Amino acid sequence: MPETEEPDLGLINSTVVIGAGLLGASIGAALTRAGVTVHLTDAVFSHARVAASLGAGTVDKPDPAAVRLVVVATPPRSLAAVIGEALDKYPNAAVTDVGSVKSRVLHQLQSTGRDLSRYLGSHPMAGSQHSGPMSASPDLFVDRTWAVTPHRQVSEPTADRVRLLIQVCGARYTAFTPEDHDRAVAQVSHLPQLVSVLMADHLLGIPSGHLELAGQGLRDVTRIAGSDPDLWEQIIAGNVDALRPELEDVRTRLDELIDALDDPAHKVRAFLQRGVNGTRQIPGKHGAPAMDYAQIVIELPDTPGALAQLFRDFADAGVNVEDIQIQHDLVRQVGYLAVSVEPGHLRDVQEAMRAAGWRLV
Ligand SMILES: NC(=O)c1ccc[n+]([C@@H]2O[C@H](COP(=O)([O-])OP(=O)(O)OC[C@H]3O[C@@H](n4cnc5c(N)ncnc54)[C@H](O)[C@@H]3O)[C@@H](O)[C@H]2O)c1
Ligand SMILES: O=C(O)C(=O)C[C@]1(C(=O)O)C=C[C@@H](O)C=C1
Repeated sequence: MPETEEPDLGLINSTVVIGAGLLGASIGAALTRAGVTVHLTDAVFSHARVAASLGAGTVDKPDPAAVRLVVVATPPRSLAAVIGEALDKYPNAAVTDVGSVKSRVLHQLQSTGRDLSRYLGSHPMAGSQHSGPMSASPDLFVDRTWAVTPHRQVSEPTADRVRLLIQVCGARYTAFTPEDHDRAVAQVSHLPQLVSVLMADHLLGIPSGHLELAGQGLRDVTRIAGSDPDLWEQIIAGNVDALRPELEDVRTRLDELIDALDDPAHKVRAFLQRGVNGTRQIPGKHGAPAMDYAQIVIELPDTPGALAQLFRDFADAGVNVEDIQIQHDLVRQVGYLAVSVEPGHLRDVQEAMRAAGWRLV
């Protein structure tokens, strides 16, 4: 289905979401906003009720025969059983899951001997270090990649409904084999998670006074280490084989880096440049090649409405804000807003903001 065509929401109306946590409630909220009727269920009923109160759907039970799509968003260990039950309970529905690892679940389902033509696994590459419906957002998936992992039995109507789900959530569709998917997420998701954990764990051994000097760099590197250990233990357990060589590679490079300290000008420098090159490999918005944005830093007075005024001034200048970061200066009671813009617009933005009375740092 071309992306520009008006989606036929009837294909996925109604949808059942099983597991109304961060992912399930976010999907429910995105579908509800688009006009799809979403029925939320959860092993902990209060999670479904909270998700419903936040606009992610209803806790009313659907007519099982009328359900067109089921999205399973429960923790990894439960996925195969819950998907299997959903295939049995909703005979006319396509069933997908959003689990972070794909091969193991597929093999578990195949070993039950079920007809899997109505099952297609998927994985939105969007989330957060926070769990549960309270952190959900209908915009969680906008412009993010969402992979499907087809297998031999998937029927076309099933694939169409899952593609429509991804489109309605505003995500970018892509397809991988389950095995390739698992190798890829070991590299781009599971390894970064464990490296972040290693860094955060290291903080437990340093004097607490030193942490007063923690700035944004440390927070950037450790954000995802704050994620739910119960969830991540299950993700890692499902992808050990793909993850082990990645961690071994990091161990080798760590040894090389320690040796490089003998020659900062050449060897450390080479490492640092490889880091820059690595960040350039990460695709930018909409999967396009990454762009190095230019940044301006603006002093923001600690007064009501200052941020809103600043954004109005950006809009008046016709500038697209690509990213923002805020730092607070607790001593001077001001904030510093680092705004990323396309490099070609830098000079114009600087002039427009100065003309509007802002102090550039
Ligand atoms: N958190 C992320 O960043 C992220 C991103 C992409 C995919 N995922 C995947 O999405 C799934 C859900 O993750 P989450 O972050 O939303 O977790 P979460 O803890 O926020 O939500 C999981 C929900 O499932 C419910 N649940 C548990 N077992 C159940 C069962 N047997 N039946 C019905 N409900 C059950 C829990 O009560 C909870 O409300 C996981 O499989 C995870 O791998 C997570
Ligand atoms: O943004 C985050 O907090 C995430 O880590 C989300 C993230 C990832 O990008 O690696 C984590 C695990 C999921 O399976 C998918 C997405």
